[in-house]
Amino acid sequence: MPVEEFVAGWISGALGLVMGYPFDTVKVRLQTQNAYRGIVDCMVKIYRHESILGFFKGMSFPIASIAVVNSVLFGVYSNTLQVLTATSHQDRRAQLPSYTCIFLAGCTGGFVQAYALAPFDLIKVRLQNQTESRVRLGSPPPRYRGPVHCAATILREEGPRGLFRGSGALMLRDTPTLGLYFITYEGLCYQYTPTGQQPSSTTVLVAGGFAGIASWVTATPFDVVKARLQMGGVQQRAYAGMRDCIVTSFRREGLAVFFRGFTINSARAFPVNAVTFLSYESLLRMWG
Ligand SMILES: CN(C)C(=N)NCCC[C@H](N)C(=O)O
Repeated sequence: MPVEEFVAGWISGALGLVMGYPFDTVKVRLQTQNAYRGIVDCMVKIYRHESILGFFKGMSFPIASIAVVNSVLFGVYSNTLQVLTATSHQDRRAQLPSYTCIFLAGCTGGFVQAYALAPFDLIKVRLQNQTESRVRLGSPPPRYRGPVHCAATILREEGPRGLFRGSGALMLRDTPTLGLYFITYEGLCYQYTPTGQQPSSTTVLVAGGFAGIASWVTATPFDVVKARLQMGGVQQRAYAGMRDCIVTSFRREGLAVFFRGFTINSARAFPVNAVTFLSYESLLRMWG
């Protein structure tokens, strides 16, 4: 089993995460709170009320957990493809495996990753949604004092299953969209690389960026449902389940609710995934 692909997945994921985190915070707020009129209003309010630190709330935990999450995604994807096609990462550059195999391997990576990601993502979303200012004296203390306190509080108040709130929606978000993610990436690299050569850095950047956009554009509806289920019972009413969340959100806010955060999700997706794939490919090349 090629271990380098797990390590490269971890490092590249961490670089992408730091880069896209402020956009991710704005997206989560837009999807779960009705206090903002749009992206700019949300950014201005976060900055005014919570300072620049407000954009980075809850980031330490995802940085630590990205080691597990991204290495699972890239490792499972690559190893599944190896099983399906009996080729290594290098062989696959010379001859692109079928799109069906790439899609299946991407879906498998997405499915496994969703369950590794679920508790970390829940804690991230809960911390990102805390609007209390850390810098202003006298402002009310936040419900969660940090990631460990957040995890312990959820365990105590909601039980171990509480840590997996929204994991069904997360799985539905990530399974097909990660199939699409890898098809877009591999397809564009293959298309714009002369036969027998490695894709150039520009090709990797552009293919990674478009893979991010394609996957996040399609992931947004379940991303909204997931975030709302994760916040259920904390800032808004608790939903009875995924169906209840979809029906209630639709009745109250119309179809547009499932596209909340769409613009910022897509804008964030390009640079984050361009950097993720460029560092992933560069590390694998460096390790030969
Ligand atoms: C649509 N989905 C769920 C994805 N494309 N997931 C892969 C994650 C890539 C990167 N860390 C990011 O946050 O964009």
